[in-house]
Amino acid sequence: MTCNKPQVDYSLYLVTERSLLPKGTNFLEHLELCLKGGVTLVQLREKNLDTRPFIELAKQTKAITDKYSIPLIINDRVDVALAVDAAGVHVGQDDMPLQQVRHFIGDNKIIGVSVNNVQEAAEAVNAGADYLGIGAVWFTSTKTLTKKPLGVEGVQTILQSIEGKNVPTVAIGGINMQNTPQLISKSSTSTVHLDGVAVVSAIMSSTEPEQFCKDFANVVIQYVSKSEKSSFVTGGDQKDENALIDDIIKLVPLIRQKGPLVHHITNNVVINDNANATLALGASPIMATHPEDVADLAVVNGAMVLNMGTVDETITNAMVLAAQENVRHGHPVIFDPVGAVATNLRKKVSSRFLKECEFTVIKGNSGEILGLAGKGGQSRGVDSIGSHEESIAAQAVKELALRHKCVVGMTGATDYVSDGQRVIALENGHELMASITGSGCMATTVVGCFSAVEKTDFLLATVAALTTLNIASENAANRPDVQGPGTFRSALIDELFKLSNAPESIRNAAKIRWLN
Ligand SMILES: Nc1ncnc2c1ncn2[C@@H]1O[C@H](COP(=O)(O)OP(=O)(O)OP(=O)(O)O)[C@@H](O)[C@H]1O
Ligand SMILES: Cc1ncsc1CCO
Repeated sequence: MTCNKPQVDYSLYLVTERSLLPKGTNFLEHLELCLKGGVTLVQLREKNLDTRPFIELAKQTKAITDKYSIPLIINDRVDVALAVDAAGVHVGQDDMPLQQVRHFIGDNKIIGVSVNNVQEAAEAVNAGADYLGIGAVWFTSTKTLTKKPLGVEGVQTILQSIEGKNVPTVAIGGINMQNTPQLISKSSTSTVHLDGVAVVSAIMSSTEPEQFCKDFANVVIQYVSKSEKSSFVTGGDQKDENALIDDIIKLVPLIRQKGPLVHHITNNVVINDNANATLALGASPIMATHPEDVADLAVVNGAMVLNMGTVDETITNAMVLAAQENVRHGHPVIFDPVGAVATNLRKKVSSRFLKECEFTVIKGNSGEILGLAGKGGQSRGVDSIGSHEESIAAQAVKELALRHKCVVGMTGATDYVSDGQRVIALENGHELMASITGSGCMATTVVGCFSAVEKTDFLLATVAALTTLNIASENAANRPDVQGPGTFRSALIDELFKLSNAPESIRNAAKIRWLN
């Protein structure tokens, strides 16, 4: 028997929800703009329509999807799918069982199944599902969730459980353009990856659907094809140094324009300096450690900064929770493994963090990063000691980034940053930075502020952050009123503020080298 199932591109799958359309918007016109923009598959989801108006709407919808040669899937209703000769049906766990759907619609139609755990995934695959919708990944306003969201890790567990089965997968639930890069790259391994993302509110509520879908499709395609190659890269391509500096200069004022909240759970030596550095850049700090605060803040957060400088069991638990909650909401999580290998307790705590949390950026000094990478870093308490060759530093950041699927920054006289593929050396900074406490912690804060506004290329966010802070340190050290560490410390905040308001001077001051 030959099978004529439509070929489907799952990369940008629109699931409709008409109640989310901007006021005064016509559904069919909105849909057409989405298709022009690059939506690759459409599911018509109507929970409250009677059969006849549902069929009528499905006919009109199909006339438009046909015009763009995009398959139309009907949610739940096999009868409606048959009535309009749709490409297939999508069923949830409480809908008609897959075997019965297959019986009614035949072998030439697509059947998609929603799955929330490994068992549901296995059952759907064994029963012949054509694709799986894995979710909910994050909290979503379009559905009252009865189960805890899966998070990226939960998606990866399901993907791994069906490895080798050759069934396409999309993730669904709370997905937007900002959290898609993290979702696709972090849920992928060398053997499994998502084929696309199913999106509801971000697309349905867009006021410029064509442009929005164009941008969204570009992000998805970039990340899906990267994850197929199984190399973790967070964003852009290698650019020449001038293009990179242009990007940094464009990024700096975005922090003040957007004023994102940057939640810190940091050590008690640097709380005040970190909050002031955040304000100097135009972001909003909140230094909150109570677990009950963590979940509420994760809803509205721009980025989460976690710093294990003054280790404490209660705070460690709150930090793990904060990392997980922020990842569920799609926010970047920046980790400073202060003194990560300096004592047995710190070794245990840092390895717990790396096991239980998904970090977007790990930023430490050379003792911490070389230590975590297994390349012999040495620390005395929170300070790094000893020296290293550039090739070892570059290998350490690259290997650690690949291992944890994130960006890694290692500070020192020269800073090294990698996303697992690209490696960049940064030469700005002043030796007075090593004479004040918490300059490394401040660097992590600054990475948090930049990551809150650059959510697709965290290598760029990290390079921009360290370069900006280090140029501010040079400007502060060169001021005639700066006499030593005390005056330098307050001048540093002033210079960060000045640079944030006049970033153009970064152009001549930046010293950036590509190593890879
Ligand atoms: N000798 C130096 N010359 C220039 N810049 C430096 C020098 N040492 C450190 N820096 C800069 O200072 C910042 C902090 O780096 P460092 O490696 O000292 O952090 P750290 O040891 O984690 O600091 P802390 O533990 O006090 O927070 C980085 O931005 C780095 O580029
Ligand atoms: C001095 C110190 N001790 C624990 S954290 C910290 C701040 C710099 O990391």
